[in-house]
Amino acid sequence: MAPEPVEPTTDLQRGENRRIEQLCLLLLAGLPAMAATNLFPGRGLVLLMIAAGWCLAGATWLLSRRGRHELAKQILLVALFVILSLAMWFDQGPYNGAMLGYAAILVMAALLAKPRVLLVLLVLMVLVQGLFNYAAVAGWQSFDAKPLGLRRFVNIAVLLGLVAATAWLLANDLRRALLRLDQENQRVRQSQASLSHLAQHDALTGLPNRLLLQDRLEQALNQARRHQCQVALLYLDLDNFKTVNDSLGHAAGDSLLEAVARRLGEAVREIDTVSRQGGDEFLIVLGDIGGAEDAAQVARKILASLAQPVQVEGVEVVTSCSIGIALYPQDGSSFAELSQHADTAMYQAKESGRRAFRFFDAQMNANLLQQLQLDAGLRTALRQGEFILHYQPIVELASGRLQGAEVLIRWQHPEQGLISPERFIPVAERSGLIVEIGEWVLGEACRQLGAWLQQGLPRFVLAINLSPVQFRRGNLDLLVQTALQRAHLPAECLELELTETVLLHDSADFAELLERLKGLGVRLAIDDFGTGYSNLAYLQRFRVDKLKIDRSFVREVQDKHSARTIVTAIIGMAHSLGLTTTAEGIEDPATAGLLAELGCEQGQGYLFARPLNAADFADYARANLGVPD
Ligand SMILES: Nc1nc2c(ncn2[C@@H]2O[C@@H]3COP(=O)(O)O[C@H]4[C@@H](O)[C@H](n5cnc6c(=O)[nH]c(N)nc65)O[C@@H]4COP(=O)(O)O[C@H]3[C@H]2O)c(=O)[nH]1
Repeated sequence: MAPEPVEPTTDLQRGENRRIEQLCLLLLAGLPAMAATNLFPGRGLVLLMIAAGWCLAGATWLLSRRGRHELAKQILLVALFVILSLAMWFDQGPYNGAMLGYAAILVMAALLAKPRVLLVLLVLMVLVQGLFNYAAVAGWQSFDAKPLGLRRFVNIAVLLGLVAATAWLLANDLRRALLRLDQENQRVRQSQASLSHLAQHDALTGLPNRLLLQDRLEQALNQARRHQCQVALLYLDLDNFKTVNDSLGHAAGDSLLEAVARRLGEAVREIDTVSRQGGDEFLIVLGDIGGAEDAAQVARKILASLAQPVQVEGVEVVTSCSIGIALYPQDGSSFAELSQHADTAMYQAKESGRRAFRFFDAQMNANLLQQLQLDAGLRTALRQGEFILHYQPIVELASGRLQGAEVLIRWQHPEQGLISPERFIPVAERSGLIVEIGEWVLGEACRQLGAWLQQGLPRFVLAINLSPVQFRRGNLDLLVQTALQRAHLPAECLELELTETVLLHDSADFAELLERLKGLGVRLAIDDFGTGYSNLAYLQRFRVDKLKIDRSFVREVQDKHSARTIVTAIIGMAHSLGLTTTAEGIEDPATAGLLAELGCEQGQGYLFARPLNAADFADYARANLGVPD
């Protein structure tokens, strides 16, 4: 069975196949013209060969139409060669005009057929010509050129026409293929250029990305090494990007980033590189600078430029950023070192209150390392039970009678001894571990109070410090409820101390959480009152029970008029809102007396007792409340 014709797959192949058919048609038209010039006696053989050629051209055309292109090509080329060779053998040999056809066959084979077909045809042609010469020398056949005349002219003209048409068609194909190739090349070059742009630039802002920046920084460093100058790497992070993104949406966030990118570009020189690292972080390379002051000047310029309001989706947004700066050579000599140090400095700028810039110094690294070690240590401490609770009595100022205790955590470190919460709570807040630590504090404090009640101590209130991070989890009410249930305690035994900043999270979720906590029956107190925003609106909005007057005011209440005015105002305000007050950090009887006079109900401080461990606190409570051992 004949194999299924194979469909052409490429434009080039399709073009070649069309040419084969066109060549067949040319032969079908040209050969009758040649036959016409041979219509006289004695030309029977020539006419026969022309007729054979014509039939073959027709058959080849049919084959090609049916999809057998390769076979058609080979038959056409070989048949033409055979016909022309026979024509020459019987008529004039190499003097026959058919010799021109050889050239045409070779051109066709070179352009249309496989290389081996071209080679075979060439070898055959040489052999045939050799044979003619041998035949002439050996006397087998004599080849004489016929006199010139009209017939010869027509034959030559037809042959030349065929050769020219073939060459023209094929050369045209070649030209078109070259043109297409050129266009294709241009397209490839363009897509390569846009691919490499994409690979090196940020899609949103069009700024160089980290990869390109790294390259530029390395170039700047090489130049600085040659010219003995400095390079600065600035790490910039927007301060309020998340707020804009969350409140105005991602499109607004994107517009803000684009506007920031434009302003950063305007704030630096042409030779500097501004890049976006992703999110709201940008890196800037300042090459060839004289020293730190040059970098500081650029940082100031950037801070001032970003302080100008930006129009985002029709809303005026004011943004700011924190910048960390690392310098070559003093802070590092590679991208990795400089970017890490600039990042560390940026965090220091953020810690210092944002909208600021900081230069890296080695101490920052030491602090960072210490914090990382502390963070790892805290996890171990939680696993191995190294935390303990101390309890500081809270007394009624008028009578000195114990009313409750503030629960204060300590870390009983196996090597470093007792570590203050002021050292590790901020680290735990940053890492999020405060959530687990806070849960442990709640459970342990309730367990301890339950144990004291069982030992015969009268019921009193435990005040527990809560971190803002714990509120963000949203399940605080469940944790409180579980801790109370496990220790069989009524909710009135617990007072939760929040900071003012917690209350500024004025979201619906937060308000619901506070309501659920109030619903349980626990009391809410505001710790360190007076140091934060002291906004009366939130005191009314959230049902708070108590204000704890910060010890910075208590310390100065006797000597400083301003402190006394503030304390008086806080107490007055609390009373008018139906809240009670506790003064923190009372260290002497005179202060305690004055605070009682001003109307403060409760006090806590070294005057009454330092924070005590569980056993010492139980002794203190028994003595204070007159409970026998
Ligand atoms: N100079 C002076 N200081 C006094 C006096 N009376 C009490 N203090 C100290 O004042 C701090 C009162 O705790 P705070 O303001 O809530 O401040 C606490 C609180 O914010 C935080 N903290 C302590 N325990 C926890 C906890 O379990 N969870 C959370 N989230 N934070 C805690 O650590 C802070 C520091 O705790 P402490 O080092 O125990 O420091 C305690 C206490 O030892 C006094 O008369 N004079």
